[in-house]
Amino acid sequence: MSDLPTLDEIRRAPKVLLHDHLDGGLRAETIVDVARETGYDALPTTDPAALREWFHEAADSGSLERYLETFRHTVAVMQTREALVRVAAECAEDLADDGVVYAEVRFAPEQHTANGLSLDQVVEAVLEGFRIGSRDGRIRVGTLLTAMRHQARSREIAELAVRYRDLGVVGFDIAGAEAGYPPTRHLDAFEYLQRENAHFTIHAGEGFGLPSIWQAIQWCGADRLGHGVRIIDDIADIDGTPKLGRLAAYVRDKRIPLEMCPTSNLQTGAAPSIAEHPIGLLRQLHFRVTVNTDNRLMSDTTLSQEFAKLVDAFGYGWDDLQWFTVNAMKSAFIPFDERLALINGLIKPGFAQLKWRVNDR
Ligand SMILES: O=c1[nH]cnc2c1ncn2[C@H]1C[C@H](O)[C@@H](CO)O1
Ligand SMILES: [Zn+2]
Repeated sequence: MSDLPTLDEIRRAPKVLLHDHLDGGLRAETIVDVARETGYDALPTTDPAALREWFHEAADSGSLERYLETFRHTVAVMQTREALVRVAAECAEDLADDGVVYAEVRFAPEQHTANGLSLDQVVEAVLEGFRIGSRDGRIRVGTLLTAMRHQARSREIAELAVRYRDLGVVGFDIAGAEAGYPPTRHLDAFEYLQRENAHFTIHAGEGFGLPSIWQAIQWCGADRLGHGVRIIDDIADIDGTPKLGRLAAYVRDKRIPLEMCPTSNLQTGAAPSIAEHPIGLLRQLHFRVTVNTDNRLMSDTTLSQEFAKLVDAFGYGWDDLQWFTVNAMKSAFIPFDERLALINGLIKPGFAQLKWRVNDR
């Protein structure tokens, strides 16, 4: 009998999620409802099950650029205060149902002003939704504000993040197509955030390689890397022994968190399969790896399912899953004492109980 964690058991573990897009995790039923209510008539289908399948297939394109095209529809139904509150509340509920106890969820406010909402109104609606969805106390949600890297509004969005820092916004990010849009394009925003003692992560090393990671860390000062999978390009195999280049060594030495999203990486072509995903080697080499969902709708996944796939591919046990989880909690953007309280008060006891129960079965 195998004693590896099962999907059902993993669901009951207190998990931490640092990289999840609000506009990549809508319920298909909600998309259909809101499209009907707001007169959006460009959905590929209005049958929720078929729509769920459509997103998964369309995102399974092998290219980040084509993967991102699917967001046209989710963003289109997130243009009113009611829709934003609903989507954010359901996001918090869905994550809590999956056993996530702390999540940082991101979205790009600039994409939600097409019907006349101001950036502040957009942020307030999402914060209200997270408050509603987490009021039963099962989950705590921190919000990250994303600026789109092909646009030129990053400074404005960074200022928005600082303005709402005491009201639920815990950090900043840039996302969107990576090739052709280096992080240094937004240096002004990152320097502003550093002067404000604010936290930020940067999507880097997903659709483009080492130069993007290098810029994100050494020019922009990123606290964490979104994906960062291509750091593997700076690790050579010398007769079966991994040899780290200077950038990879820096990332590991400085304990820079990698927000890895295995299924998403298969869909965009950033990794060939779960078994060959760099997370296996990076975990062995003790990089500060975390496991994430990226876009639950597009990847048809949950955090528990991401863990279950890794258990299946790498034979991870409870200690590994706890290690990923504690890594994530240590790397969160909320204050240190609050992170520690969650690790000692919730995560460690939760995993201990599961290990104990499983040993007893
Ligand atoms: O994995 C990703 N890489 C780059 N950009 C992404 C990824 N997933 C989602 N996005 C984009 C599309 C969304 O509209 C935006 C804000 O959440 O972020
Ligand atoms: Zn992402």
